[in-house]
Amino acid sequence: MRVNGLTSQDLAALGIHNTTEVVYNPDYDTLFQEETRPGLEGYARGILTQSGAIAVDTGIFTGRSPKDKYIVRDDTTRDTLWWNDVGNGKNDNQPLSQETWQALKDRCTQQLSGKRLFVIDAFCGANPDTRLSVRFVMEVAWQAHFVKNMFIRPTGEELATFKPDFVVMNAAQCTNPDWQEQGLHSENFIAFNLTERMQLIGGTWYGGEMKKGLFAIMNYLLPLKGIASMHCSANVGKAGDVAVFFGLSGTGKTTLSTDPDRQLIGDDEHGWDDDGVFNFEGGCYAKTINLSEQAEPEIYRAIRRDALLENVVVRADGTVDYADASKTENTRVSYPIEHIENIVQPVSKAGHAKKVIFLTADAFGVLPPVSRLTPAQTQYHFLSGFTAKLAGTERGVTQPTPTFSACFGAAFLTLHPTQYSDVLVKRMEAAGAQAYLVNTGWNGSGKRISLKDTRAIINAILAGELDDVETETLPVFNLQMPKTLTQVDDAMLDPRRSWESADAWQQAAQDLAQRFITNFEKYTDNDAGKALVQAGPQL
Ligand SMILES: Nc1ncnc2c1ncn2[C@@H]1O[C@H](COP(=O)(O)OP(=O)(O)O)[C@@H](O)[C@H]1O
Ligand SMILES: C=C(OP(=O)(O)O)C(=O)O
Ligand SMILES: [Mn+2]
Repeated sequence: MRVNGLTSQDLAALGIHNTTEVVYNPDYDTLFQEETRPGLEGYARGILTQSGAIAVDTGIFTGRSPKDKYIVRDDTTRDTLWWNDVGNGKNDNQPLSQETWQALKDRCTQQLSGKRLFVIDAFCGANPDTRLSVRFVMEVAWQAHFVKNMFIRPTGEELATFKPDFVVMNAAQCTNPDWQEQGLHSENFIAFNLTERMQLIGGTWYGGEMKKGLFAIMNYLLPLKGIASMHCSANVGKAGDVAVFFGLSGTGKTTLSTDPDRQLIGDDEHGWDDDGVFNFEGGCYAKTINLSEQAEPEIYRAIRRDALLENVVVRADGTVDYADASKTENTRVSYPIEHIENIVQPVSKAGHAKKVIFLTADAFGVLPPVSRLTPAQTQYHFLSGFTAKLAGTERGVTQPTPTFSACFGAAFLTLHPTQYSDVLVKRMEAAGAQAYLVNTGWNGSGKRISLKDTRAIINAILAGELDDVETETLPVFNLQMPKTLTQVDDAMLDPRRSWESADAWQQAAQDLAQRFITNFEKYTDNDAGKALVQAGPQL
């Protein structure tokens, strides 16, 4: 029997039986009806807001839960994956046994059996030769909406021949009572199996686990083929000049890449192959805390019908109070990329990147708003990935927390960090790309650097101003800071001037330098790593 383009054998093959109905690849209007259907309760319910966008609450999980993430350790992954219990780098890749995997899978298929289900088939990756065809199976309409927004929507023709090579079973409504005997962290789970090519989700409703989950899979598959896989946003100027913006959550990838003067390629996850930079996704996932039309007009206006708001506070008249962080600091909206006016069409890809920008949100106020990196500093800072985890994006993080997140996305790396830097360096060298370090965090007076100033700095980088300007060397870190830039106040370019005294900066700088040095020790067990030490801060 064929149910709306999907056979019940397709689901039975996954272990999901007695499906009462399949809503297969619903269009946006159907999703709208489904998520606002009378009778929906709790976190399944969507409410219509004045802009036409639907707002949902994602439950106790309003951010990712890295401690509940596991990957099956088997012949496929044993020798290739970056495990958290092998070697000397801490990470989030906790091994899972085949036996526990099977138990979790049984739990998910049991949860999903006998139900009315939503199935979304979509692509991860803009290039047909390297993309993943992903099938998402779930019970909750807005979760189907989320993945439809975030992944690449196939054409009718592509759907007709769609063969999934990865399956996500989202059983968010069930938890795992056996977690203690199984040696797991909690009753919630996000589990991956690279042999079966499957992700299982239980307990957390947060859609970001599907988005960032597939990113982790791309991070495994692409570098092994010599393709860079990057936690970055990307855009392209009128002259075809491509820029990529690396950064951990909340550092400004989405905000800064959404630029009316440049075509957006994507806001979060990209590959870089022989042809250039390409998006993995078909949508954007913007933070909405304190969002204003004046400061971020493109994002503000993207919030309309078909966009999906998460954990925002909706007033009685249907307007949204973006300043209200009472549910979480990590309020979000997902929208299809077409909601941004200036994008690369029809495929989210462009040429090789010439400018590589590392966004760091320095909570200490030590790093300059912008500096130009040497090739060795580029590698050093990419591997270090110093930034702050901002409130809300991970469970338990409630204030800016300094962290070293390798490749500015350690939580999503499935291979050792040097595998990403090796590929990036090769791609950058071949393209003649230059890297810059931009602090979108705080200065020495405890104030966050303004979005206006950061935008002016980014404009200066993209205009090539940083490449000819006279620079000054910041001691301890040996970073080359521009002395002047058009559109920004010269005084703000030197972080020491924002502190009450040069001594106070010096002390904070030495403390941060020591953290860099200690963190980098894990890379110094070989000559290549040892050689990079001199590119880092010196005490
Ligand atoms: N100087 C700044 N640079 C970039 N973003 C800033 C700055 N100051 C405040 N912000 C705010 O920080 C947030 C950055 O979030 P976002 O661009 O979504 O990050 P990411 O995409 O890297 O997760 C936005 O809410 C933005 O308004
Ligand atoms: C969705 C996330 O990413 P970002 O904030 O980088 O867009 C996340 O970290 O869960
Ligand atoms: Mn983002």
